[in-house]
Amino acid sequence: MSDSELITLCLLPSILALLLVSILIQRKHQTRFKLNLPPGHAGWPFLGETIAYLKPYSATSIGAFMEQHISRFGKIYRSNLFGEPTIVSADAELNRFILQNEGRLFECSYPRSIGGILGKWSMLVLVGDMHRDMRIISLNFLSHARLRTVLLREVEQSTLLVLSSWKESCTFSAQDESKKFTFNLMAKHIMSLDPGEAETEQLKKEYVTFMKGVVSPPLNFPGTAYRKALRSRSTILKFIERKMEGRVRRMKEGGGGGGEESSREDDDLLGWVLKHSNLSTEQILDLILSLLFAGHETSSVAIALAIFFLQACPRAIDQLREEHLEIARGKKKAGETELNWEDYKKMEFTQCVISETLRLGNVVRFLHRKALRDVRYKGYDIPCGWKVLPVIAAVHLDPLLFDHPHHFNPWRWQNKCTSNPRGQSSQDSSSSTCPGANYFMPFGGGPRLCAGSELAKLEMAVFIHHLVLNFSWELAEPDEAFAFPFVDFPRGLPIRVQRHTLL
Ligand code: HEM
Repeated sequence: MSDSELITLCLLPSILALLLVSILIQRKHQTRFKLNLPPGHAGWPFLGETIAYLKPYSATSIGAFMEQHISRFGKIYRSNLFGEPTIVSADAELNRFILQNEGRLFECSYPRSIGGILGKWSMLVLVGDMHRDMRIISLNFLSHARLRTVLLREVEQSTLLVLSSWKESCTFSAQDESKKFTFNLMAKHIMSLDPGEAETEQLKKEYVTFMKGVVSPPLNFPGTAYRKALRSRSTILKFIERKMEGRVRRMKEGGGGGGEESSREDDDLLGWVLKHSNLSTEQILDLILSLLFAGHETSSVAIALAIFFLQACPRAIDQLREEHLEIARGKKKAGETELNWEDYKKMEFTQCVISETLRLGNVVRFLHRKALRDVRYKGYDIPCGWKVLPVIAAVHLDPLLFDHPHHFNPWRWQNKCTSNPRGQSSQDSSSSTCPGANYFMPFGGGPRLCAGSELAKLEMAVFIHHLVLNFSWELAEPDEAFAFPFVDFPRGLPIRVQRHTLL
């Protein structure tokens, strides 16, 4: 055999492999070519349309970018966002389909920077079995039984603590106050930290820096909010780790040593995971940080939104006062002081106010998913690996689903709209005069439905109870909620209050 024949023989397998790969790539391209992608365009190289998509807009709207895209392309369109080809859905049915098919056709897929800052074991980024295990721990901790027995009392105490510090005729930020309320509550529930204590205040300070980074562009350069947040993250984790070590030591020394302190500690999240789970230290730290984040930011914005919407709707305040006065009179007659579960169940109009606040304010505006395989929906193809953004805010503000969607109207929920938190079709949707009720998903849906949705509603209801019974309030300066896309009041929602005694 000549030299050239030998070389050809050696190279033949590689040449054939290359040929095969190029045929496969071509096939794939051809198939892609045949795909019926939703209309849309990719925008600038690399950046795509991300900057326009993230441009701040009023939280009670879907923003000019989305409005223009929907009117041009329809409710399902393609784009390039966060550096990836993306299908954006403002379509109520597709959104529900995406959330219900978590783990089968779609999977949670937050930008990598979120994992960088919340941690790789954060529930927001975990998928599969590990997500399931963490979810079980969270649900156990936020169970109905705990809401009735422990959390209702803690929520009321935290509410009263914040409201008792409000001074008449002073101007203060309602947003800061609601953050104080939800932070104190979570810090107590998670690690038995008492409000006002030096270590709680220290943690709160670090947490504020941390939060600024979570919601800022992920630029890890000296001086950026993201870099500072990464530093705060490690300070917070060290703090939690010290707490953990103290607990482990006390547990080893003799089951916590008994007493009120130790039974309180047994009852908080840290105590529970240490005793009942096999999680590693790193996993426990990320779980605690992500619960602090999930449980604090969202509820505080929701309460600030309720304060904002209500001050512009005196009729709703009057009806709320009637409802809560009746409860308060009943308690006075029975010689009781603390709210109980039966009182909470009587807060029916309050639940309408809560639903309407969440519908119009849209605390969480869209979710991050990716397609696990090629999916065909309503004639469109969603290619495997593409990002998918179900925009829940667009559904809540859709005029075909909610009458006058930009109007704060809690009465729309009375008898008519019964929300279905699991995002599944109602058994009898024909009896609903509010077609949007079946697509109302402020807490997401499917297997990743918010673990704290019931706690969030309880917090809002108890806060509203004491707020309307004890105060009137007005905006001290004009302000409104913006979507950055996280919802925030640029001036902090400055209010002035007047105290009154109705009983
Ligand atoms: C008004 C307040 C709240 C809103 C609007 C809200 C909204 C949401 C949404 C939309 C999701 C789904 C995220 C996704 O599918 O990608 C979620 C998940 C979650 N929320 Fe909330 N939330 C609120 C309050 C709370 C509270 C008080 C807690 C308690 C600690 C909490 C804990 C969680 C957890 C642990 C998850 C992850 C669930 C999972 O992945 O299985 N949330 N929340």
